[in-house]
Amino acid sequence: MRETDNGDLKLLVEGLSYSMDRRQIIEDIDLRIRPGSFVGIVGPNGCGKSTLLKNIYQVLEADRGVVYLDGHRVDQMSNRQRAHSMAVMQQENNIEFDLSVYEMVLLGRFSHQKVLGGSSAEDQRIVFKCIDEVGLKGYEKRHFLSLSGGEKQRTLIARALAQETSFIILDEPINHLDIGYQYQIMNILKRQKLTVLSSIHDLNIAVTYCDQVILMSQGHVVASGSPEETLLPDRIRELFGIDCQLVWNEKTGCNNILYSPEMI
Ligand SMILES: Nc1ncnc2c1ncn2[C@@H]1O[C@H](COP(=O)(O)OP(=O)(O)OP(=O)(O)O)[C@@H](O)[C@H]1O
Repeated sequence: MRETDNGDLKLLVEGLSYSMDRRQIIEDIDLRIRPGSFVGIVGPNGCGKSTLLKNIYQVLEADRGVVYLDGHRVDQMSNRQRAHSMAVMQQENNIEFDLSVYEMVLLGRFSHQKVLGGSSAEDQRIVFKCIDEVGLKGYEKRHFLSLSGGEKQRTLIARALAQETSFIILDEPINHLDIGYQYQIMNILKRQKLTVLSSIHDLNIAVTYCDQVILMSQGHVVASGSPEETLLPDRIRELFGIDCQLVWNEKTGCNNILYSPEMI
């Protein structure tokens, strides 16, 4: 039974607010995300992107507001139901136990395994496929803690993909990756035909991959729409304090943002 009438939306966020130490971090956030869309959350450092995502995947408990996924309240799902419906790739800088790359990615299969059944041949096939997909074939036995920042990040992306959900949340998925892998990982995510909600710092990545951009400033959504509607030079100057122009890139069929910082 649906719990909201907006069954045609993948994700619906209504009136989400969160404060910490009496400081309002995000306030009255509404989001409407269609199935299969690639959505980027963009905004200056500290504007609340991670906090919003954490409230959506329920690692933080909102003061007010409701999050619906496929019409169902996310806060009323069991951990297993949630793991079946959304994969989350967050920044993990404090992992203390040292698993291999294979074991890390296998964790993504947890919600598919029987309670005492262990991993199946199908789980193993999917784990190898996802490791291959992020360019880490041959790294299966390497210890996670011995990997470079970019290799760790790709392992975490493989783990999220191995969950095989139709919705994936990524918190700065490419901040450690070199330029080649940044675009490669974005291509991989785009190919999956999932609904993707990701914080993104690189505006050119947002322009190239996003169907919808959510612009945030000081804990509020200030614009939401296509990259052409949202990532305009005036707004970029207002939010990030940098001049820029849009230059058409014939090869990708979208604009590139060309920055003109004040040179000292
Ligand atoms: N545990 C915490 N204690 C106190 N303040 C916090 C905590 N976590 C986040 N904040 C504050 O909340 C605000 C929003 O942080 P958040 O990490 O959501 O921003 P962000 O947009 O993801 O930033 P960035 O682009 O720098 O990653 C910031 O001012 C931050 O300092």
